[in-house]
Amino acid sequence: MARKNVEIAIIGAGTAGMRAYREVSAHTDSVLLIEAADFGTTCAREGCMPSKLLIAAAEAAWHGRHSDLFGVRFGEPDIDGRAVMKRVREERDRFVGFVLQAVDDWPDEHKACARAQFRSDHELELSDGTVVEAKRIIIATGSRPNIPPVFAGLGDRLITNADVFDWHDLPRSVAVFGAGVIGLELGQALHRLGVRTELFGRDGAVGPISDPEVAAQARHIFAAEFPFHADARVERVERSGDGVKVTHIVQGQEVATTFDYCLVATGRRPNVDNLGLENTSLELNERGIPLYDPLSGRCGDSHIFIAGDSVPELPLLHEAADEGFVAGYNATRFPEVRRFARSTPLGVVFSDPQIMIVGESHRDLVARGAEFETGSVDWQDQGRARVMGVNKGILHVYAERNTGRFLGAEMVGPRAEHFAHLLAWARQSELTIAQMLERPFYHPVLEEGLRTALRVLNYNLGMGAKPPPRCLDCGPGG
Ligand SMILES: Cc1cc2nc3c(=O)[nH]c(=O)nc-3n(C[C@H](O)[C@H](O)[C@H](O)COP(=O)(O)OP(=O)(O)OC[C@H]3O[C@@H](n4cnc5c(N)ncnc54)[C@H](O)[C@@H]3O)c2cc1C
Ligand SMILES: NC(=O)c1ccc[n+]([C@@H]2O[C@H](COP(=O)([O-])OP(=O)(O)OC[C@H]3O[C@@H](n4cnc5c(N)ncnc54)[C@H](O)[C@@H]3O)[C@@H](O)[C@H]2O)c1
Repeated sequence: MARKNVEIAIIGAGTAGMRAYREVSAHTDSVLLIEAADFGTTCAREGCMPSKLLIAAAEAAWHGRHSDLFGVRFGEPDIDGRAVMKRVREERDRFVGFVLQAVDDWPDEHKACARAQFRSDHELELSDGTVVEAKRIIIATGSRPNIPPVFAGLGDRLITNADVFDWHDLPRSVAVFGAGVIGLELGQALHRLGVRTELFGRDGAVGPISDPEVAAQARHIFAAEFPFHADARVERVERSGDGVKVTHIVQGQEVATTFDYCLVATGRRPNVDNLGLENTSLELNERGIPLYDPLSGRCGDSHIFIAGDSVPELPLLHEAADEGFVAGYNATRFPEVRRFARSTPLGVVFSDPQIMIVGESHRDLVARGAEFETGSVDWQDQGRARVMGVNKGILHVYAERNTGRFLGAEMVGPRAEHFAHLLAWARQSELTIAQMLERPFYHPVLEEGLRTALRVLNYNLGMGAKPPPRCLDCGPGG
């Protein structure tokens, strides 16, 4: 049996593992990065990037179809599914290629292509039989789709995000399960690309939205565009010939519909099972995840660190990269362990309209019994949003009573990705609503809608004047 001794072993070469490797390899040559599958990362291969490529094609089709509003008519778009998927695959491969170039540049002795499992606190057994002894270990094993048992029996008609981006053509029809981030992004994109798509959600959830009013608007908007059942009562999902039959209850009646595929997007589970954690002295929670400090990545008081989607709190790319850095920093300098403040939580869903959530969510604020006020703007009448024909949705901003400190926001509406950043930076700078209102606002821009919501909020806090209706000194539509 081959044995290898290293100072630091990193399990998983995704975004978190690669970031950790960058930090560790700047300080020591005694490092091993172990990857069970193909190098290239989830983000580039089957996550962030290919999903946005599919969405970009869907947006092109949508704009072609909806330009009537401006008196410009293109007619029904001719969607060439093979060409759509060719671009998705080729651009995806280009992004993956950049990652592979970086991996190629690393010394061979720093890499292992094998699955790792803990044998003890300091020993890993690799699937090629090698035993790796490491002084410190970083777990960066990511996550995988969680497939509820109800979908067992669908065989090759059950697909996940991992399958979609390898398609060579668009299918005729897809039933999407889960109205979370993946279900919304991919479901709406497929619909816009002419695939007969029906989305089956649960409990009225829409992406990460927790504010009841914002969620209600989002449900309304998506249900007006395509068959979107946010609270589906699904009776059966079964294989039917070469397809999938979904039976659900609509107004007391059973409705059965057949689709080519069933895309399951019902959440993801961290890859910490099958990791042999039971062979370590780490304390695990009820989900089998090691107890750890989110500010240092350290598991208990051990020499083992964890980063990225292998912990489920903030399964987002920029968080995985930050956590990878922290784990790498601390594994390198151990036993000195530093705690790093987290950046403001920030999430964006690339649906249309987009969804964003920043800082403390409505659910967080209610759960901790926060004393807060809400300011709101409906995008329906916002000047620039109307100009561009994207006047759908609502923004809620929250601030602390008595201090006026900005706490968080939730939104479904136009270009939410940009509001998410503006507001996350405001929150991280600990601005009050009054201070935010002192900042300049150009005219005519969507940000004037944010100003309206902030003015309403400042008034609700008792810290500002009542905003004038249709404020004329703001410019028309401001
Ligand atoms: C469809 C989709 C779209 C997304 N879109 C966005 C987006 O727009 N914006 C955003 O911020 N985030 C997005 N995400 C989330 C983002 O992709 C993840 O947060 C990020 O990729 C996590 O990185 P990671 O390093 O933790 O995991 P990964 O990149 O998954 O890396 C983990 C690696 O560990 C390996 N591994 C697992 N077990 C073992 C083992 N036992 N031994 C050795 N290796 C092992 C795996 O093979 C994998 O390569 C999306 C995710 C999906 C699925
Ligand atoms: N734009 C982005 O940043 C982006 C995009 C895609 C994915 N991601 C990341 O990937 C993670 C996983 O995404 P996801 O969409 O799989 O998970 P999610 O947690 O966002 O949503 C899963 C949804 O499935 C529902 N659900 C569960 N079981 C169900 C069932 N049997 N039938 C119908 N619905 C069911 C849940 O109620 C929930 O609404 C996200 O949390 C996010 O962090 C981010």
